[in-house]
Amino acid sequence: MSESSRQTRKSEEPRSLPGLSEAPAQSGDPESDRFAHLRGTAGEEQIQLDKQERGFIRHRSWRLLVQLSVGVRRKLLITALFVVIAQAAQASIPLIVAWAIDWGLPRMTEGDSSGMWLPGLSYIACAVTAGVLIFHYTRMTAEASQQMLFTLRGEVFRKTQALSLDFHEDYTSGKVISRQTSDLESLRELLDGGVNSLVQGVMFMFFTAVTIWIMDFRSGLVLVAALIPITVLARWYQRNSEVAYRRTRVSSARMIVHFVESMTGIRAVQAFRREDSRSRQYRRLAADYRDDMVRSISLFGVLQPSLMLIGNVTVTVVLLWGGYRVLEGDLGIGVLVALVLASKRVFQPLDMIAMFYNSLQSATAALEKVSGLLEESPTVTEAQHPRRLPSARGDLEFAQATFRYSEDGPEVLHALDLRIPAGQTVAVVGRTGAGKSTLAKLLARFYDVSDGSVSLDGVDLRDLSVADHHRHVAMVTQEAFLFSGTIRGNIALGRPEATESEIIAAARAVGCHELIMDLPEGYDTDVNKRGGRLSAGQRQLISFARAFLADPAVLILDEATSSLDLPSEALVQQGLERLLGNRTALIIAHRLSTVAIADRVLVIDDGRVVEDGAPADLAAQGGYYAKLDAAWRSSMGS
Ligand SMILES: Nc1ncnc2c1ncn2[C@@H]1O[C@H](COP(=O)(O)OP(=O)(O)OP(=O)(O)O)[C@@H](O)[C@H]1O
Repeated sequence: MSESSRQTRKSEEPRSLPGLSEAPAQSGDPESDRFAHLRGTAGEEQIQLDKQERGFIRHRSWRLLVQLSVGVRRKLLITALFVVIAQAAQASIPLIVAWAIDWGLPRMTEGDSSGMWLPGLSYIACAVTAGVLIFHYTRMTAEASQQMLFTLRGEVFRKTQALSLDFHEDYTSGKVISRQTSDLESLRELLDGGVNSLVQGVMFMFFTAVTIWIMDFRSGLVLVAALIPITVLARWYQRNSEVAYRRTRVSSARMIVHFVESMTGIRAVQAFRREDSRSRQYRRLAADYRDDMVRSISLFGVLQPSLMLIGNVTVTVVLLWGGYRVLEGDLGIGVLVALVLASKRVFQPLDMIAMFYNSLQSATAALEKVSGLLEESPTVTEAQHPRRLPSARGDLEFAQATFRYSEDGPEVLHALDLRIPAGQTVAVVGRTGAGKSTLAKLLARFYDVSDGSVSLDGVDLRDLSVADHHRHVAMVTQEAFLFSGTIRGNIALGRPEATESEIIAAARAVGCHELIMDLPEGYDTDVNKRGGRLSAGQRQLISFARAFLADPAVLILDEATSSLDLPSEALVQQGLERLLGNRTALIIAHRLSTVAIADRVLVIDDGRVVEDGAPADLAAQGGYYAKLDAAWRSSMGS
């Protein structure tokens, strides 16, 4: 592939699917309530569906397919035309054979050579036309189907990135991975080969059946009779395989979820010696998947040979009846040869069609899940007319802020009133589960308050433009996540347009320039490669540099609970102080050293502020903070 075409492809943006993607998870029409349990990803694991539920899900899946076909419909139309012509050409071959035997042979015996070359040339013309067209439509189908998958892949990725945190906490990354990988793979199998073989097969059968009718309508009647058992068989297969394949999509997703969790949590798995039990669980899930697959493939195992049997019986009937009629002088021998040839060929595509049906069932089950995911919509959205805030002082206010994680869940914050003036450093402490992280998540707008408001410089966060919110409020999480790539790239995430010297200045500011320069390739060190691996403290410092570069007015810090060794802690502490500067900061603090640099400490208990004041004042009051302070001091031996 040339560099320029690669460049073009790099910048190619997948088309978004407005119709489906922006469909509200609940719409106002009365239908919506009836199917509320199936909207979005709800009811994804439901295997048995009644007729109306199936109709609802199927409609959603087909709508997605139709939307995906926008942009490639012309190509699909031309492909269909080519398929029709190519199959007509192929199906006419038995007709030419009959013509050659019954018309050409007698002429040749009379010394007329046109009896040979006319059928011969026609035969070659048909074969060449079919060959050339098959070549073209195979390529065009691949282009169209890959384009549709490209759009869908981009859309699934975009949607899962856009969905709010509450969705991801419920849905888990394993399921998203399953949608993006195995489900799209099923769809690929269908679009790549399946549709082609269906249209090709159906057309071939149709034209061959027509030639049989042209040659001898009685043999045509035998074919029609064969359609009866074929239809019964197809109905049986459709009913059973639909459920079977839905089951395989669910068991495949469960297996992938378990795999992803075990891999992302590999440290915890090894620390708690859970390797064997996780492996056993995985084997159980993989066995479920295996059994579900065997069940669905077994259904196919009944379908395919049964179709072949019906086909062979039909050929036998055509041959015996036709032979009898030849003896009676009712049918030409050439026509009989052609009839047997055609009726043998008419069933050949059944094999292909059965396979198509198989991949259709698998892909339909996958499409049900993917279309459900795309139907989800974010709960945290930008206001229709967002307010701009080009620069921010950093005044924060929670006004009667009440919050619950789900509508029917318990209240986690209770009508909280809290003002944090610009430039103040606030340390938040409290028992586990008190609501400290929730406070931070509301400021970062991972969630919106259930009641009351949270505002920045007097602007309700729900009214503030998302871009301005991101610019003014930055969160540094305790996991200090680094993306694969270089250290430079990781710092630059704070402000992608930053220059090299600004990146270095940010690293210097938080005190990690020297440690980066000590790494094998300095700022070019790959954080995931051997030699680029960083300690917890180093990762923290790099995430500080990233936040420094972003230069937000408000910083939210979720301090790591795991203690660092003393030299690292001192370095991180220094880095933190430099990062804070004049910004407003809310720090979920786990270290005395952090609380010591705070202007104010908030003690949260059960979603309420129970102590609020300067660290020294609170330490003197004898409350929760005083005990915490004493415990920290004694643990440090001071
Ligand atoms: N995603 C969630 N869904 C439902 N409930 C949640 C969720 N996250 C937290 N909670 C609940 O909200 C309450 C407050 O949790 P939060 O994480 O804010 O506590 P915290 O003070 O930060 O605790 P810790 O110090 O252990 O991190 C807890 O009762 C917790 O169980």
